Amino acid sequence: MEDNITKLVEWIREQVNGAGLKGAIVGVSGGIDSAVIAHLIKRAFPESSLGVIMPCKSNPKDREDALRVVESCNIDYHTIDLTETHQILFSAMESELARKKEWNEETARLGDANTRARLRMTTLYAVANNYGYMVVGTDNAAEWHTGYFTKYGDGGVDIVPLVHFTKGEVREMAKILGVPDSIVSKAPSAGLWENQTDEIEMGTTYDMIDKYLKGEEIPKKDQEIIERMHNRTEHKRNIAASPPKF
Ligand SMILES: Nc1ncnc2c1ncn2[C@@H]1O[C@H](COP(=O)(O)OP(=O)(O)OC[C@H]2O[C@@H]([n+]3cccc(C(=O)O)c3)[C@H](O)[C@@H]2O)[C@@H](O)[C@H]1O
Ligand SMILES: Nc1ncnc2c1ncn2[C@@H]1O[C@H](COP(=O)(O)OP(=O)(O)OP(=O)(O)O)[C@@H](O)[C@H]1O
Ligand SMILES: [Mg+2]
Repeated sequence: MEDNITKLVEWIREQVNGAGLKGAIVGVSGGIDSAVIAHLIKRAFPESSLGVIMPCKSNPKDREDALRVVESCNIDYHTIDLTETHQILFSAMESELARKKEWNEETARLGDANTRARLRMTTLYAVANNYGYMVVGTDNAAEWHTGYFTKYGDGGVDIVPLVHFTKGEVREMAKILGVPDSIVSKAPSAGLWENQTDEIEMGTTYDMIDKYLKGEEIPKKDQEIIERMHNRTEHKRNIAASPPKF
């Protein structure tokens, strides 16, 4: 894994330099994937890397975790609260659709959640533009394969360094990089609604997806969920550049 970390840091440096940009930026949620990317970009660009913490109706605990992450790698950071922006945008949309009796309460939660991810993307690109930095994505192999991300939200990035690494490998990498244990061991969550965890929403676990990706046998029910998610989300991939498989 040490070797993979070195290769990834080098790959990120090449991508940024090759694009004629000055450094790299990532949204830091307090979760493990963005923690690993924050550490990697800090290694690649010690003087020109940036984390952005963007609460959006988020649990305050996430912000504390995000601060732990930026401290653990000593990366520069900004905090930009998007709660009010989201409220204004979403309620304008809701009131117009409701006025025409076309507001769909059942799909609203996902629309609300995806809007948070897209506001974060918009913010990251605006900040990246200010510094001349590249926007680095955090998707791992399990999320990439299942399409478990918001198109043009957290999926709207310039490079996706972790797409060949399973969630288990990301955990291994995190420990080596010095990501705090509390971040490594907490349940993966998109933080898109209260008490959301990825595994409850997906109906399968990262361990199952990791096994599937490694070609190991898993229960038929889990296999069906993974294959259904994969097939439905083909349109979300092939957007961002990815590194070769090491
Ligand atoms: N076949 C097709 N060809 C081209 N485009 C197609 C399409 N099918 C849908 N679409 C388009 O894609 C849209 C649906 O995709 P999208 O907007 O992404 O939305 P969708 O896949 O429905 O939802 C995003 C999922 O990712 C999860 N997520 C999001 C963000 C972060 C994380 C995390 O782990 O942190 C997880 C979230 O909880 C949810 O389960 C449709 O509204 C439509 O516009
Ligand atoms: N509050 C936030 N502030 C900044 N960026 C965020 C925030 N919430 C989500 N993001 C961005 O969206 C990405 C996708 O979220 P996701 O939950 O998949 O990753 P994670 O939180 O880093 O790890 P985990 O999957 O273990 O929760 C994050 O990695 C991060 O870049
Ligand atoms: Mg998360």
